[in-house]
Amino acid sequence: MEAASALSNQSCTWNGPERGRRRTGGGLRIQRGFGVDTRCPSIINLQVSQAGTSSYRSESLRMKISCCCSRKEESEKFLTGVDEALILKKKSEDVIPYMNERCLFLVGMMGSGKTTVGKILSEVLGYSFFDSDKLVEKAVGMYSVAQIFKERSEAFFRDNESKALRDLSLMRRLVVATGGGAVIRPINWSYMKRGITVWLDVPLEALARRIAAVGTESRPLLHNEPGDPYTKALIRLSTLSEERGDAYANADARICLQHIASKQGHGDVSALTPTAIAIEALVKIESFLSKDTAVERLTYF
Ligand SMILES: Nc1ncnc2c1ncn2[C@@H]1O[C@H](COP(=O)(O)OP(=O)(O)O)[C@@H](O)[C@H]1O
Ligand SMILES: O=C(O)C1=C[C@@H](OP(=O)(O)O)[C@@H](O)[C@H](O)C1
Repeated sequence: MEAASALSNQSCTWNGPERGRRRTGGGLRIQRGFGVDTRCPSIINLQVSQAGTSSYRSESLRMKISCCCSRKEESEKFLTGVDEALILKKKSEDVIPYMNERCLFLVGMMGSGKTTVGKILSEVLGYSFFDSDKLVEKAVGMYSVAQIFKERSEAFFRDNESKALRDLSLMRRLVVATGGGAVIRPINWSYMKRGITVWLDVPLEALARRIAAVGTESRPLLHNEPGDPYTKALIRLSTLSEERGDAYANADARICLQHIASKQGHGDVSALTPTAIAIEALVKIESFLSKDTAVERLTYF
């Protein structure tokens, strides 16, 4: 099955210091691509300094932000959003040279944010985004995964999911949001390991809250539980998580939202924005790519 045509890349315009030339100072105006509220334009004087050797890890960013926002909380929210967007962009520039155009495969339970975070990563990396569930729906000519489960079978869905992952693994410069059950089959790991695998590890309660907020209709494995949407989701997700055991832990990088939240002083993972999670993903990818084992494995493909 041919994978669907690549989605158009969304990229941001970056007026900062030219890539490849490291120099102190530099001004930039944030483009709309960062989702900045242009009613409140800001000029960020980005003082980029290198501490010690110029290894891409040692750069430190100090930012003075002058902003016309009138209200304190708006300004703080604006600055946080700008900070995150800037840090994401900077981190992507650190990582891209080491990724060697390899695909990113996001794995995790349903509702873990593979699509949401995947789209952010694809945009900042200049990669194309694919949702393997959508490719399967197109390949079999049905409008939803739920319809496939109902009118054909889960096994039929899984077979086509493997074909989609096989096709995607032969391509470059993709971010793929896999279905939550992709980790079940070893053959799928043989495909995904041609790229870099990233596990979004989200507490079950947070998954249940997120899924309850959007409804379980699109997730057939959650359909047959009794009770309210949250309870129904939590019961089923707990069972699935136990059945899948350590399957997700085969990923090259684990993004533990509970750990990030604790590190940032949040009591709950719901305080973490998708951008903050994307930043952490790039940090963990960078760490993985610096290991010899990564170099050995990725050299072959
Ligand atoms: N960091 C986050 N904080 C709060 N809600 C989120 C976050 N990431 C994703 N969501 C929400 O959770 C739901 C599932 O996200 P999605 O990206 O579709 O997950 P997946 O693709 O893993 O099933 C969506 O409604 C999405 O808006
Ligand atoms: O966990 C699973 O087995 C599944 C997760 C779903 O994808 P999302 O993770 O995008 O919900 C979809 O592939 C199908 O309903 C099966």
